[in-house]
Formats: sequence, C-alpha cells, structure tokens
Amino acid sequence: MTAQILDGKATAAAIKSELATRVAALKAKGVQPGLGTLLVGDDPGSRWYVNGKHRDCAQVGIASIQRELPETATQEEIEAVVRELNEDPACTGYIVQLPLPKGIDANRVLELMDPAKDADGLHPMSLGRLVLGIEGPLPCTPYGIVQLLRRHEVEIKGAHVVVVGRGITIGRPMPLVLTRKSENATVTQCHTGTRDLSSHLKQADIIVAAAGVPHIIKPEDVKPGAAVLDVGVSRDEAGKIVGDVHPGVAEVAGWVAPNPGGVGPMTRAQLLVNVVEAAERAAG
Ligand SMILES: Nc1nc2c(c(=O)[nH]1)N[C@@H](CN(C=O)c1ccc(C(=O)N[C@@H](CCC(=O)O)C(=O)O)cc1)CN2
Repeated sequence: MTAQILDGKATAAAIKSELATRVAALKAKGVQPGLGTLLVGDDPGSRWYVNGKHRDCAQVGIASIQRELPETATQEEIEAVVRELNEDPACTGYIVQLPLPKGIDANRVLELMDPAKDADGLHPMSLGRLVLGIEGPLPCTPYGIVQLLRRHEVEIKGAHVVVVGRGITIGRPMPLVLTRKSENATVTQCHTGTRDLSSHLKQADIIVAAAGVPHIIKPEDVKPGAAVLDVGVSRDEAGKIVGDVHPGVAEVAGWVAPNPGGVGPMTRAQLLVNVVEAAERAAG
C-alpha cells in the first residue's frame, strides 16, 4: 500500500466538532435546529444510514424528528408526511431517505418538499440554484468529497476529475459542484454509455467512482499518484461492502478514500452542515 488515506471518519469528526460550536451559538440566540428524516420501508442499509444521521445530530446538539412509513405506503401517504414536515416548526430541515420503494415517484416527492427545508440539496430548486451559482444547500456526497479533498490538501483547481456514474445523489450533481468557480476542476462524466472507460480513467488526476459495480476501477487504469474516491456500495454474500475500486489501486494511487471510512462519513457530516447553514440563514 503506497497511497495516503483520505480519512473520512477523522475529517467528519473535525467538522462535527466545529458544528457543535455553531449550534451552541444558534441556541444562545434562541434558535434550535432540527433535522427531520422520512424513511419508507425496511431496507436495513437505509435504516442504518438514517439512524446514523440522528446519532450525529445528538452529538452536535441538533434536534431529531424521525418519521417512518411501511414498505407498502402509497404515494399519497408519503406526500402527506412530507406536507407535515413542511409545516412542522421544530423541523428546520429534512431529508427523504432514498431510494423510495418501487412504484413511488421519488421526483414528485422531492418536488413537494419546502425548498427552504431541503437538507439534502436534492430539491429541484436547490439543484437549479447550483446550476445558476446561487447560494443554497449543496448535495451532501459531492460536497463531502470536495471537503475531504480540501482538508487533505489535494489540489482540485485545474485537476481533471473523472466521475463514474450518473445517479441522483452523487454522479449527476458531482460535476456541477466541481465546475463551480470555487472548485474550478475540469470534469469528464462516464456512465454505462461510455465507450472506453479505461482511456478516460487513465487521464484522471482524481477519480470519483460511483457506479455501484464491484471493482470497476482497476489498478492498470489509474494514473500513478491520482486521488481515487470509492463511493460504490455493493455487498458480498456476508453483507460486507464491496466498493467500485479494486484493492490493488492503493499500490498505484497517491490518495485513496477507503470504503467504508471515506466518503460515507463525509456525506453525513455535510448533511449537518446544510442543517446548520439553513438555520443560520433563517436566523439572519
Ligand atoms: N436522501 C438521501 N438518500 C441517500 C443519500 C443521500 O445523500 N440522501 N446517500 C446514500 C446513503 N447515505 C446517506 O443517506 C449514506 C451512505 C453511506 C454512509 C456511511 O457512513 N457509510 C459507512 C459504511 C456503512 C456500512 O457499513 O454500510 C462508511 O462509508 O464508512 C452514510 C450515509 C443513498 N441514499
């Protein structure tokens, strides 16, 4: 192993400690930030993520509002809870845990959220703001990745970043974040329609692997010294995470974000940042 570690656990812990101070300052002004979550169904992974989000809230002093519906919930039942969270004054920001069960129109649910309470940065209004360069909540995993790189002093400005995947939470918004003036990266987005993935990867200074295909990033495709962030989550028969990045990549890359322990904790930390920033904006 030659690569240095992009340590998401330690970086997220540092961010949470900074946030605890900001939450204390808000409380001193009489403002109590509260994160709401809506979990639909029984997926153990989603439940683990949601529980983790509430554990994080408790650590930094953010209040928790937990809403759950069964796997069989209808579109109307889900939308009714979204309307309740929109109206609940204790809930200053919230998320709908994705994915939603089959047959549910997730876009309709996201559109119904009050954009002022969008803690995930995934509301169409928030994504539109990102495109237009207007301040607002940023999608948690993409901005968590930017913070992870910055805090390890990996140069983003001018870097050629290859993003593999185009899902709603990571792949689609990642280039929007990286090509802002403040990041100034050059981005190539690869996906299932890409003809020669290997040729693109070989040119990357930074690779963000969010395809959900085990070990799709192989050592021979990585430029020596590149930073490689593994965001893919597949599971083996024992339920253990298998990432998108082959373990041999650590012999070639300059930096690797392990999986687990890399981008995941940063996703959770960025969610708290969004909740605190929204409360700070509301408090003027
Ligand atoms: N509404 C949203 N839904 C989903 C998002 C999101 O940002 N908003 N992202 C993912 C899941 N996710 C957060 O919700 C998430 C994924 C991973 C982690 C994490 O800390 N992972 C650990 C490993 C956990 C394990 O062993 O399974 C790690 O990487 O160290 C946190 C949050 C999809 N849905």
